Amino acid sequence: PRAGLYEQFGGRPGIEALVEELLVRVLEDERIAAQFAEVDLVNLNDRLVEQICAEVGGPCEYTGRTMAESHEGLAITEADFNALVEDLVAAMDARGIPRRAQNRLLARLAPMHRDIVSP
Ligand code: HEM
Repeated sequence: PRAGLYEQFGGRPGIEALVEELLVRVLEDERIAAQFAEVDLVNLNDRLVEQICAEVGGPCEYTGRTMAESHEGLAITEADFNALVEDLVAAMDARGIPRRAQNRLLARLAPMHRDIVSP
């Protein structure tokens, strides 16, 4: 990613605040909340921070499972995926992240779609 993207996300503290905003929205989103009922949210929070930090070019290493491994058997639909992306955009808006920076992150997450949504 282009230099400066990590900074536009507010660095590590900005990304931590973003993931918190995202998880609050996901857990209140009746379309997908139930799918997170039995999830270790501390782990999910920490892995998402690492992942987003790495994807925006920050000095972080993603230590979680692959997207295919972690979403296998969860029967995630296209609609579920779109709902989560919508929640992410709302969280980025709430954090005041510029639209162009948002789109750069979304472009990096988009190819993960094939490993997350069930065939
Ligand atoms: C771009 C979209 C997505 C990204 C980047 C993403 C990222 C992640 C990450 C980093 C983890 C943690 C992996 C680990 O623990 O090692 C995870 C787990 C999980 N994700 Fe996603 N995810 C996405 C979409 C979705 C969607 C659409 C759903 C369902 C509505 C979903 C449901 C889950 C669940 C339930 C877990 C926990 C699985 C477990 O602990 O067994 N994810 N995801």
